[in-house]
Amino acid sequence: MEIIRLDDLTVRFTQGSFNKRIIYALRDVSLSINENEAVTILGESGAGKTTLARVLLALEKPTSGKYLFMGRNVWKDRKARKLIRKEVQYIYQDPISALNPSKTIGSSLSYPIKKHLKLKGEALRSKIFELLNAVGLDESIVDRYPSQLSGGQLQRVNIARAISVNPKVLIADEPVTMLDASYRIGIIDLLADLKKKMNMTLVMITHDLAIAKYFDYKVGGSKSFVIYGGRLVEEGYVSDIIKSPLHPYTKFLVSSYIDINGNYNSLEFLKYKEGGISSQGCPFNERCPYVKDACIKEFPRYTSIDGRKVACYLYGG
Ligand SMILES: Nc1ncnc2c1ncn2[C@@H]1O[C@H](COP(=O)(O)OP(=O)(O)OP(=O)(O)O)[C@@H](O)[C@H]1O
Repeated sequence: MEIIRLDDLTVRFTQGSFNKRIIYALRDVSLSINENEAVTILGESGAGKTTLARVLLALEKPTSGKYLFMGRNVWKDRKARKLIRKEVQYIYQDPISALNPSKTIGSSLSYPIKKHLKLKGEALRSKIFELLNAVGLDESIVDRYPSQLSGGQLQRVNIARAISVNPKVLIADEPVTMLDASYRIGIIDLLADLKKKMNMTLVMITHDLAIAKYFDYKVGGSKSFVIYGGRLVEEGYVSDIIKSPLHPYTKFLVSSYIDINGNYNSLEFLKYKEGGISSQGCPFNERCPYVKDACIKEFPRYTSIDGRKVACYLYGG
């Protein structure tokens, strides 16, 4: 069953006070995510990934378009927004700044449990210990402060806090990017495990194809939404996207991926030009080796190919 649906959703910002510039952090994005599904949002810095997460958390009101959560129109229904406060939880990229440095771990974990589950006293204490066990942390950590923990331990605390209210959806925004390499696998394994145990929808946001690939393996298959310059350019299963990317941006992403043996597809990679995000037509048109006149004028329509979706004139548009 569908839990999240975006229909032609746009988030527009104005930057600068003298030379005003319009930025489309997201532009006409439509997507659907099912209950208990694992998905990845793939894109480089500035693609609109964090804005998308903020939209899903109902922290960012779209400029236009619709966000439906469990079938309810979020910006026409105050109760839906209240529901989201509990049912959609977020894990930040930076595990340190996500926690109050002056509060013990126990105290940081208490807040959402008291607020949403109304537990106190012994029930609250045992819930905190249950959570610490669930994320693989020792109970003794409860009286420590964030500065006394490693990055990996801190991210586990953040995960414990996010799952404390039994959310339906967990959004992990680059959850391992700021961690030492040795902690990364453990955190992804934990997220995949929790997803299975708690029947959650898990949205993994990443710029790193290697992380998307490992996550996909751990959850046993996941759909990916590739975004560039605020546009959804391709949608499909991660395994298909890596095997045969369709959109030129996805091809670029896959060809830039260096595996553990130092291999990458340098011939494909070299075709791509330097350039920014184009505000007219396809946002990738400045860098695309396959660019045509149409790509500069108008963003193409989506084409379906073998159950996948792509927006590119190479496939019709
Ligand atoms: N509040 C804001 N005001 C103005 N522009 C914004 C605002 N938030 C985001 N943007 C712009 O929208 C675009 C998308 O930003 P977003 O943070 O969503 O990208 P991202 O993919 O998460 O990148 P990163 O990983 O670097 O955070 C960027 O050009 C950014 O500068």
